[in-house]
Amino acid sequence: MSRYHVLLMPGEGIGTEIVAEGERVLRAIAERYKIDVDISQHLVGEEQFKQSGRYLSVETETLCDELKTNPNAGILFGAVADEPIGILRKHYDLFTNLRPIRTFSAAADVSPLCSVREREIDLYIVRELVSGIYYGQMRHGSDAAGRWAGQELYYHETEVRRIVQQALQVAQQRRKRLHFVHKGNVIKDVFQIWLDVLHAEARRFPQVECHDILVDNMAMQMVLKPQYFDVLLACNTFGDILSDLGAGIVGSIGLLPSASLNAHGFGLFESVGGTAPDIAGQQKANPISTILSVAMLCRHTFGHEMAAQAIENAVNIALSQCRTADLAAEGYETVSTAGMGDRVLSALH
Ligand SMILES: NC(=O)c1ccc[n+]([C@@H]2O[C@H](COP(=O)([O-])OP(=O)(O)OC[C@H]3O[C@@H](n4cnc5c(N)ncnc54)[C@H](O)[C@@H]3O)[C@@H](O)[C@H]2O)c1
Ligand SMILES: CC(C)[C@H](C(=O)O)[C@@H](O)C(=O)O
Ligand SMILES: [Mg+2]
Repeated sequence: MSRYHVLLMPGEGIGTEIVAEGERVLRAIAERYKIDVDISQHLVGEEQFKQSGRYLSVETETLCDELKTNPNAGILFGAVADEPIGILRKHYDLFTNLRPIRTFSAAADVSPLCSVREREIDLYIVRELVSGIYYGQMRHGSDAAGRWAGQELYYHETEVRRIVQQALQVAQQRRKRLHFVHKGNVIKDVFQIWLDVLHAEARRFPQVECHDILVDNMAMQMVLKPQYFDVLLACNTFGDILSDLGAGIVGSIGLLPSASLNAHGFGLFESVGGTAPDIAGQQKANPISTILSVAMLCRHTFGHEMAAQAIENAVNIALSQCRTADLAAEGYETVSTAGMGDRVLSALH
């Protein structure tokens, strides 16, 4: 039997609150399905930085370095301010960022879009996560008229090919409709590489219907007819922005999980949202994004589809009974972060 490793990195802000609920679900599911998992806690972010001048301790970094080629290992992450998460993603080359965006049958009412209440949304963003503008070369200076600054958008064909292949594989396993989101009408050279690679790679996936769409139009279409879309392939920046748009159309970023994987299958699983300073420390955060990230961890790290689905079903049951503050609605009890964790756990049993 395989031994699995999960490193808990709650971070800061609501990270600690939502990871606490994720951990409870993780332990319960491991016990129920007899999954042999070693779970360890790690400080990351400001707190760790204050203590040691580093975002990760030497011990944590050594452990991650040992596990980074191990497909049976993963990080359950909370949230931090921008700097450390970008460093972690790059350091472990977590280039594939998977972001499912879906409504739950028991909670279709939480979407602000009326049409959604009749048919569920089931979108899947495949986002390139370790290149593009966010990692582009920075320059700045000043002249007589004022300051100037620039940050480069750069993609190498090899970086494009590996994420395109991932997206085609995801589409092949889903409803076989892929939209590549770009801005090739003005950022011509960079997106021509993406388009050329996509067309070449798509030949190996004849069942996948491939389209390309400009990002500004995509933003509008996602609101007008979200149910039409299946897999969206995007560069780092567009994937980031469309994820939050997706959160808006399904009702809350507190519902969105993610998985970021490297070529070996080592992964980091986290809520799409951040530290949420406006609600941190108040037990108001929705832990479902982290609980569903645990489901993704079960699927990708444990290879245990049944465990993943058991968590997703439990979330659906919990949402039919109660809501956290972000989704508060008449007819549903409003519960705290831990209260939602309790409901998911009791639905699991
Ligand atoms: N992966 C990460 O660690 C990550 C991701 C996104 C943002 N951030 C960082 O978080 C900080 C705050 O960023 P922001 O305010 O733009 O984005 P945010 O996602 O933290 O918050 C945006 C809004 O969504 C709400 N929200 C977020 N998660 C929620 C949850 N689980 N339940 C209920 N409501 C939730 C917040 O209350 C807020 O109103 C920044 O420093 C940013 O860089 C970190
Ligand atoms: C915190 C920030 C760097 C991060 C990103 O832009 O990738 C976040 O917004 C996300 O979506 O994971
Ligand atoms: Mg983001």
